[in-house]
Amino acid sequence: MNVLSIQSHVAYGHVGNASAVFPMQRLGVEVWAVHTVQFSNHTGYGAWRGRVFDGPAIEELVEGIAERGVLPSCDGVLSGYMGSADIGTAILRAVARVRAANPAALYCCDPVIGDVGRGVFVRPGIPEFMRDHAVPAADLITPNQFELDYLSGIETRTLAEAKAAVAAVQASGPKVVLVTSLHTKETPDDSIDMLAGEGGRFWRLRTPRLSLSVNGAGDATAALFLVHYARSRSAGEALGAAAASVFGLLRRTAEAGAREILTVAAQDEFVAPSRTFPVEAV
Ligand SMILES: Nc1ncnc2c1ncn2[C@@H]1O[C@H](COP(=O)(O)OP(=O)(O)O)[C@@H](O)[C@H]1O
Ligand SMILES: Cc1ncc(COP(=O)(O)O)c(C=O)c1O
Ligand SMILES: [Mg+2]
Repeated sequence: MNVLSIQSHVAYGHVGNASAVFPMQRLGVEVWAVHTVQFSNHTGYGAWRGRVFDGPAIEELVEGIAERGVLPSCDGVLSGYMGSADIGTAILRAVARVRAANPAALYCCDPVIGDVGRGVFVRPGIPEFMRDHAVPAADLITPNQFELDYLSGIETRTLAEAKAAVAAVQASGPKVVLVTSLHTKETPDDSIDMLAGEGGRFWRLRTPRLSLSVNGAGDATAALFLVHYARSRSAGEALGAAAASVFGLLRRTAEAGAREILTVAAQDEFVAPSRTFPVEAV
């Protein structure tokens, strides 16, 4: 399996491609990594250095890959943090080129916009670009609850509202939706939910809430979900596999008290998660 992964990159730590690429490789996937920004570290530190690339820089790399004649063997495109709407347009052009070469390729869009508590943390114009262009073009999307609420225009407080929001977003295009870090009235305070929706069916998975706050977990989640979905073609199965790996990764990170997720040290969790959780039809 070959995945074109177009997202941010950091030199130090693990967010964006620095979080997504290695778990996919560990699962045996060839990853063609194109970086939308190259920063010293993630923006959660409040200070960072580096540059945001532009649309033409992305298109140039995709053109070079196309010149190798390999686009027909691309099985999926994964996108995350975009940096600018111009980069977003270049990503959607890449998706169109891949689909033209391989109509079966899947586009998984992690609509990085913001987070509960932190609010919107992307540049002006990006939230609208995600909602109006990127999400409608995607086969799979992996919003957190804040992003789901923004994309659907529904403030989700209950499981029923979350399901309605997923259905509303699906009506705009994506067949499969994975909601991360979901907390509804039904969620116990010591737990965290994920909700997957496909074809009018919904599955929920609940894990303990770990006492840590890190960046990059969402990027790893989207990558793992894409790979497992592409292999199983089942949103429920992909949810179970991705969530177990991310939980193992974060449990190890919490135990170590690390500021960055332990993408390398906890790599066995990507292949053989130490703990799995029931996937419940809801
Ligand atoms: N404190 C936590 N305890 C347990 N799991 C967590 C925690 N934070 C994140 N996760 C897991 O990582 C997944 C993705 O993280 P999330 O924070 O939702 O992504 P994003 O960074 O995109 O907002 C969540 O759905 C959850 O399964
Ligand atoms: C450069 C960059 N990419 C991606 C992310 C996304 O991280 P997360 O998975 O926590 O949403 C962040 C968040 O800080 C970031 O700074
Ligand atoms: Mg995210």
